[in-house]
Amino acid sequence: MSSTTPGSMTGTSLDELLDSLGRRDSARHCLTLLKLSTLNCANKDDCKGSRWKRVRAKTVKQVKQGESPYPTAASAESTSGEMLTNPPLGLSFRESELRENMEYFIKQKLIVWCLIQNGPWESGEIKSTSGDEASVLLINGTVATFSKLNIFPANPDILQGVDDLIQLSYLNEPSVLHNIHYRFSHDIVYSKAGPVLVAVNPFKDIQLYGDDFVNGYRQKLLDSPHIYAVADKAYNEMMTGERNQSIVISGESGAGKTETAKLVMQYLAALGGGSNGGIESEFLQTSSILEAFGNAKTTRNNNSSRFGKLIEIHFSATGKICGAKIQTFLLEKSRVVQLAQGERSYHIFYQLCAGAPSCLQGRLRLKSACDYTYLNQSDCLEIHGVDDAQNFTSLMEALNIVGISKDDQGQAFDMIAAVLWLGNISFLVIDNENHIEVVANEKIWSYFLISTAVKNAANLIGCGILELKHALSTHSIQAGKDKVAKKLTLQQAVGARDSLAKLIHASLFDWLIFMGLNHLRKIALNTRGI
Ligand SMILES: Nc1ncnc2c1ncn2[C@@H]1O[C@H](COP(=O)(O)OP(=O)(O)OP(=O)(O)O)[C@@H](O)[C@H]1O
Repeated sequence: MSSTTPGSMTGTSLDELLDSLGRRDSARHCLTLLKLSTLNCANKDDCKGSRWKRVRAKTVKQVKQGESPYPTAASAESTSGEMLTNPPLGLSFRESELRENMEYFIKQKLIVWCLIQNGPWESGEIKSTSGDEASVLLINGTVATFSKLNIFPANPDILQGVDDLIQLSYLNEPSVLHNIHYRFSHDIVYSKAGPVLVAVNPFKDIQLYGDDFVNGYRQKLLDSPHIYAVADKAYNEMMTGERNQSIVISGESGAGKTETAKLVMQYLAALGGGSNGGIESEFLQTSSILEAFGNAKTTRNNNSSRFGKLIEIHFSATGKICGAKIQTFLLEKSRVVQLAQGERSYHIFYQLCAGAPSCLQGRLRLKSACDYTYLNQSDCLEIHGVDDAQNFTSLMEALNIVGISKDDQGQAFDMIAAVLWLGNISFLVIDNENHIEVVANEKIWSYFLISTAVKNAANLIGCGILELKHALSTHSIQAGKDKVAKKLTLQQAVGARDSLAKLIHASLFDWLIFMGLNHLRKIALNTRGI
């Protein structure tokens, strides 16, 4: 996962990250060693506690000119004095040096990384070479033979766990992974890659957040890589440079994007809150409402956002939050009607079934989640450690805080229950052309006859029972001046029912964003934003 401010690079994969760092790296190889250090320190952040400079100095002192595997001014120039700019095809400049200097690595007992087939990277020492292969004594004591193409130089110990990946002498895949892993094993989940912040999901509570940390980054008492530092930089550049800023958060499902976005918002709310009667709190509540209606349990993430979002926070000239906007994209509508094994539909369905007060339950004729076809198809009704009833209470509080009236809340719950009842509507095939009619009564358990799903759905949607049955079992064709109703086949009817359910949920989701942000949509002219 990576976050960045404008003009910086972002990447969703390690490859992209390495590519971008590699490009910076090869550009830097055109410079002398002195310039390289200077370049690294051109940025104030990079100069702090510059272990890099010390390592460089040490390396140069210990190694004779011409022998060093590390790039030096001399090695960066060809014999004719021209700068070497292009590494051999497929290899970065530094990796090519290893191939050419294997003897040096053997003599100096330098550590290398080896790619184990179908396994992890292992470190070891090269013992001998023969043709395109090298024999390596691995850290576990075994000796194995590797193609030279699968051996990469490791960084000296002194660079272990550096804050910023660009401080590494060797920017190859195992070195970057090792550095991030080393930090992660010490509960340091954030690293920098130039202007990009790399975060590794800790999947546990780490003591890195809260007021003390917010104040620490705000007052510049802390400067280690952190999502608060990214938010702080964006805020300061917005205020001093009077330019809008962007923070892009990307990563695979479960990487921690949603949590990171919340941390950014908390930090910005702390910086820009205070004078608008809690506008920042309303904003944070709006995102928790979106989670209830747009997040679900998947096999990868118990709280996976099933939509993309663009959040804008607007600040006044004095740096106070004065408005906000959320745009959402591509809500996964199919999840409302179809679930993969072990996954859940949107949290709100389970929360409503578990937590609705009895008067609401009665009005919606609610049953348990296990009684609804849309929810019980995946054998997953609960999330370990999550209390749906408690979350429903929190949702009601959030709806009150953002100012959605009780009437509107009631209508939203009507629609959620209508979707559930729609899913329980079944069809009966009535002829050999597979045409259907809507089943009037369904049985739950073998003996218990319940009021019909179609009746409940129609009541909640606000239409007549016959109207709904007609809509789900026929479609109209214009024949000249006349409209003819044609019966649907089973597949068409199921499609019509599911489309209606998906449409209701998606429309409700959009409506909630609109309503929730009503108070926050006060974006005046001359504001700036992140
Ligand atoms: N900084 C963090 N500290 C502790 N736990 C975290 C942190 N970030 C993420 N997590 C844990 O990882 C889970 C998944 O994170 P999150 O929902 O933010 O992922 P995501 O990238 O938004 O996933 P998706 O794309 O599926 O929505 C969270 O529910 C939380 O348990």
